[in-house]
Amino acid sequence: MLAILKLGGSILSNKKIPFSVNWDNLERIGLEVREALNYYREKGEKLKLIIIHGGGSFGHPIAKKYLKEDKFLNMEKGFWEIQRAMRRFHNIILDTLHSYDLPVVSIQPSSFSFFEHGKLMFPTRTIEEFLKRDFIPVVHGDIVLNLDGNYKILSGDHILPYLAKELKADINLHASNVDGVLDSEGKVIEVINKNNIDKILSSLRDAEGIDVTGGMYLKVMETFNLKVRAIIFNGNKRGNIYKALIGEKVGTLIDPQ
Ligand SMILES: Nc1ncnc2c1ncn2[C@@H]1O[C@H](COP(=O)(O)OP(=O)(O)OP(=O)(O)O)[C@@H](O)[C@H]1O
Ligand SMILES: C=C(C)CCOP(=O)(O)O
Repeated sequence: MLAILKLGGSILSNKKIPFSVNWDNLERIGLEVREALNYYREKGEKLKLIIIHGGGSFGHPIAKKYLKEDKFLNMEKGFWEIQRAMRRFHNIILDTLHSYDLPVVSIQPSSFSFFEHGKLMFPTRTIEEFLKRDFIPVVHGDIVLNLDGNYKILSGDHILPYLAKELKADINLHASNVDGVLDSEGKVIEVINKNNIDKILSSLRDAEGIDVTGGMYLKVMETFNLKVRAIIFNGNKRGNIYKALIGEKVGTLIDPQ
């Protein structure tokens, strides 16, 4: 069983306060991930897990500093400053997950991944080998080279569906700070499929706080376009990360098939 869990920056931080960390959520998430691994172990199964996290209150404000009308400027300083902001956030997350005995290892996309002709180039062999050795690779949203010129933010919302498709993951989870994708009355939409996707796209608003990557729209569209089945759920709610990892449906199912 392979699960890919994206921890949205909106549950790991307050995106309205630069460099803030939601320590309570981070600690609880460590506990729930450990409990989910134990659940499979007690059933005699093994959960292979990849964790992805977003930029939250670290990456987005720094990226925004260097982004002018969709182009990154002054990147001889900016590339490292964005890398450094993400590395700070990433180290906080990995150190906390290790304190719950989770064998997490760091995967930093800005050093090997890039976009070319609009396509993400992201070799997965290292991640596959870490999974074979029962490590938990943690990949974070990052600044990457765009070989067509300039630079691009590689969002965790690009990474999740990409890895899910490449590695044929069984469970794909977007833990965000809402109960699911909400309709115009604020109700959770149970399933997004080819029958209602167009209507729903019009209801997708911007993210709260500082966000340079397109919030819920990118989450839904990238997953749908890559034909990846995934759940968007509220990672702020105690128990939901555990429930989602053991296969319970806790939010909106994106079902592109
Ligand atoms: N129709 C919608 N239903 C639910 N949330 C929506 C909708 N439209 C916009 N949003 C916004 O999208 C936000 C979640 O997207 P966001 O990108 O902030 O999540 P995240 O993955 O936690 O963050 P990050 O991308 O930094 O990791 C919600 O907090 C909400 O404000
Ligand atoms: C802003 C940066 C560097 C990463 C953004 O990743 P996301 O929060 O998953 O969209």
